[in-house]
Amino acid sequence: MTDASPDPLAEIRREIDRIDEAMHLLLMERGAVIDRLVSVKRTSETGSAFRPAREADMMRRLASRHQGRLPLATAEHLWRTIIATFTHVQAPFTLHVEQGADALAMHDLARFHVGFDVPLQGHGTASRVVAAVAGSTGDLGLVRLDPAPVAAWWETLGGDGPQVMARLPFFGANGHPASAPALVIARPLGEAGVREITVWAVSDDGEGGAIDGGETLATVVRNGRRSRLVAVAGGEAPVAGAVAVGGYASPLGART
Ligand SMILES: O=C(O)C(=O)C[C@]1(C(=O)O)C=C[C@@H](O)C=C1
Repeated sequence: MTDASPDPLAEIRREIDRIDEAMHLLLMERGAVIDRLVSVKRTSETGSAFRPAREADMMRRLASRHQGRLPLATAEHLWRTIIATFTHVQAPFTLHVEQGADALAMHDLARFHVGFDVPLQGHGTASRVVAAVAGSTGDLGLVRLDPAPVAAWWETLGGDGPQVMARLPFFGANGHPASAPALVIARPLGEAGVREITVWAVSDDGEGGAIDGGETLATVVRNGRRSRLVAVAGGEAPVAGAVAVGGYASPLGART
């Protein structure tokens, strides 16, 4: 190579530097826009800046435009971190994480979605996660979706108390780096919630079979009573007496 010939490696690195700088400048610009958003958004009404319907919409658009060498899960993780960090900037919160079984997988799931600016607090049971969210102003909870848990932790959800707000992972679980199935719990968020899928607490004597068109997420049978957590598309109660305990945006690639 003579002095006059361009160095292709240096050329490519200059291009990478240009892109990195543009991305960094855009992220800082995003932070300034969030400052403006804070003044028009009435976060103080619920104490939480978490907007699950908006996030589902953003994640769907991210997935639909994604292509190329960068794995989709990496792009998802980057944006989840950005969004969770800006959620925390608007209204600080703690993420309460069930860490009984699969503690490492739950920790991975939590960090994948909120990065490192949001503090985590571990709890031994799902019921404790729900209680921590109930006793907070705007904290969130992450509960493992165990089909046969030790307690029907969902029985205290609904009404003015904590509710199911999202289901994770949002992108198809196959091969996902943080694939522990889980539900996000929050206190009511008004119009910010999304119920493409409604989650119901169904209690009966255990005689009936599966609920038509529903996905049974968890079941506990105790003292002749069966308590089920059932997810159903739409908003219609699957059986008489079912109690709505939240809902979520249909995960991409989900069967429901
Ligand atoms: O759109 C909002 O309401 C925001 O607060 C912004 C933002 C984001 O950073 O994009 C942050 C938190 C919400 O959960 C959704 C989106």
